[in-house]
Formats: sequence, C-alpha cells, structure tokens
Amino acid sequence: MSELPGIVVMGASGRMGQMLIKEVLASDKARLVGVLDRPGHDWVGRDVGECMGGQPVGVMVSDDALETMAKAQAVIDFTAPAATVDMAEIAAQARAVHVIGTTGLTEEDIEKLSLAGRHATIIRAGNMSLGVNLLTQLTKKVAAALDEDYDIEIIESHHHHKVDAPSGTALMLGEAAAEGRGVDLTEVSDRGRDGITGARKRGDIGFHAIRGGDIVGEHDVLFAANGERITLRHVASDRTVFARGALKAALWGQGKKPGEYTMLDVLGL
Ligand SMILES: NC(=O)C1=CN([C@@H]2O[C@H](COP(=O)(O)OP(=O)(O)OC[C@H]3O[C@@H](n4cnc5c(N)ncnc54)[C@H](O)[C@@H]3O)[C@@H](O)[C@H]2O)C=CC1
Ligand SMILES: O=C(O)C1=N[C@H](C(=O)O)C[C@H](O)C1
Repeated sequence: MSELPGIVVMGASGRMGQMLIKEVLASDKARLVGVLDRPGHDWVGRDVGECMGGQPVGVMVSDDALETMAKAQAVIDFTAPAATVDMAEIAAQARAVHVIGTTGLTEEDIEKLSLAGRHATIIRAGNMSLGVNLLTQLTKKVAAALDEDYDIEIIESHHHHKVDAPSGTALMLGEAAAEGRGVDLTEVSDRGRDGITGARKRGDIGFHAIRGGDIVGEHDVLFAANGERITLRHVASDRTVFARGALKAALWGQGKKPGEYTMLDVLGL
C-alpha cells in the first residue's frame, strides 16, 4: 500500500472541489482516497473523473462522510458553513487533518470548530494562496506604520455566485490592519455604507463588496490620507492558487499536534 497521505475532497462538484481533485490527482505527494458531496447530489455514486467530464479515476463520489473518512489522513473542505461544522467532528474522530477553506462562518460556527480543534488538527484560512497570506503581513506592517490620518478601506470583488460578504479574505485583511493598528476589528468595522451615513468615523475600517461575472477574487487595501493614497492589491486569476495552498496545508498538517492553525503557520510567514 502507498505511504502517501490519503486525501478526501469535500464538495466534489463545486468550483473549488473540482480544482482540488485535479490538484490531488496530479500530486506525487498525496493520493485521492475519497470525494464527498451532499446527499441527493446527482454525482453521488458515480466515478468523479467521469463526473468532471474526463476518464474514470477509480474514486466514487460518496455522501457518507463517516465511511469515506475512515481511509483518510486529511480532508480538504471548501463547502458551506453547516457542512464544515459537521465535518469537524467526523474528521476529529477519524484523526484526519481538517483543512478548511469555507468562508461565511459565524462566530458560533468558529466556536464549534475551536472545540473540535482541542482533539483534532484544523488548518483554516479564508484564503489559502501564498500571495494573500503575504499581503496580510504587509497590511499589518503598513497599518502599524501609519496613524489614523490614513483611512483604511478594504474593497473585494468576486464572481456572481458568491454567497457571503465580506469575503473571508477581506476579513483576514481587516484583522491584519486592525492588529497593526492595535485595535479590535469588531469595534471599528464599517460594512457597506448606504444612505445618509454621516461623515466617515476616524479610525474605522471600511468593507465593500463587488459581485459580478466570473471574477475569481480581487482584494484592495486602501490607505487614504489628505494628499496621498497607498493601495495594496492582490488579484487571483486562477483558483489553482487556493487548491495548491490547501494541499500544502494538508501535507504540512501530518503529524502536527491537535490545535487550530492558519496558512501563516503552514507558510512560515
Ligand atoms: N479559503 C480559500 O482559499 C477559498 C475559499 N473559498 C470558499 O470555499 C467555499 C466553496 O466555494 P465554491 O467552490 O466556489 O462553492 P460551490 O458552491 O461551487 O461548491 C460548494 C460545494 O460544496 C458542496 N456541499 C454542500 N454541502 C455539502 C455537504 N454537506 N457535504 C459535502 N459537500 C457539500 C456543494 O454541493 C458544492 O459542490 C466558499 O465558502 C468559498 O468562499 C473559495 C475559494 C478559495
Ligand atoms: O468564494 C470564492 O470564490 C472565494 N472565496 C474566498 C473568500 O471569501 O475570500 C477566497 C477567494 O477570494 C475566492
């Protein structure tokens, strides 16, 4: 039997699920041992290679997470909040690393994941790309160097299918800016202004979401003062950057102690 870590991909039919399956199948460091989709999905029971329009790969789409996870060393999960919270318990039971890319999680969801993280290895990030994780560090540094004369606004753009706002990445960047400034994001966050809002409050961090077409993911962090502006920008033009990061996280997590980790840990940033 192969010694390579066995990976399960959750949300097989999704935009990210399909990217992840291709990434794992192409890897010489991991093997695809299972794929999951939600009960009732028409891919369930069929070979995932064929579902994706190619040759069979010998891995059937399942809706039975418990059974599928028994073979796995890691599960990569880019699905929806309720599915991710349910999977956290199953991954912990299976002693598999749980790599979470799902965004739109509530505080309550995050608390449940933290409970699971007491006895499981969880790696979670609203964006798994190297570029965005580096950008969080740059954002923190710039925010620390500038005072509140510089208004911080985070502008994100995504495809028209995206269901959550602000994006997970925008929230990561907001957290980084707040940390750099030494403030609590929940106290300064100003989301999507509309109507007679009054003048901008000094020290606020603003969030704005654009949704349209097939935009993969674009994020600007604007520092605007009287007389000058700085913009830090990341543009993702291909979802492979997220899939590559997620697989790296699944491999990095092998043998790590239970706990909650981020891509900063994985990338050593
Ligand atoms: N952290 C990161 O780097 C990135 C995160 N994302 C996030 O990943 C998530 C998914 O994004 P997309 O692939 O664009 O969405 P999508 O809607 O194309 O795919 C979601 C998939 O999850 C499946 N699913 C739903 N409930 C399930 C369950 N109980 N069990 C198994 N599968 C289930 C759906 O059937 C679907 O195949 C979103 O939250 C998105 O924001 C997306 C890209 C990058
Ligand atoms: O839903 C998406 O597509 C993306 N979601 C993540 C987010 O919410 O930031 C990451 C990336 O921007 C694509």
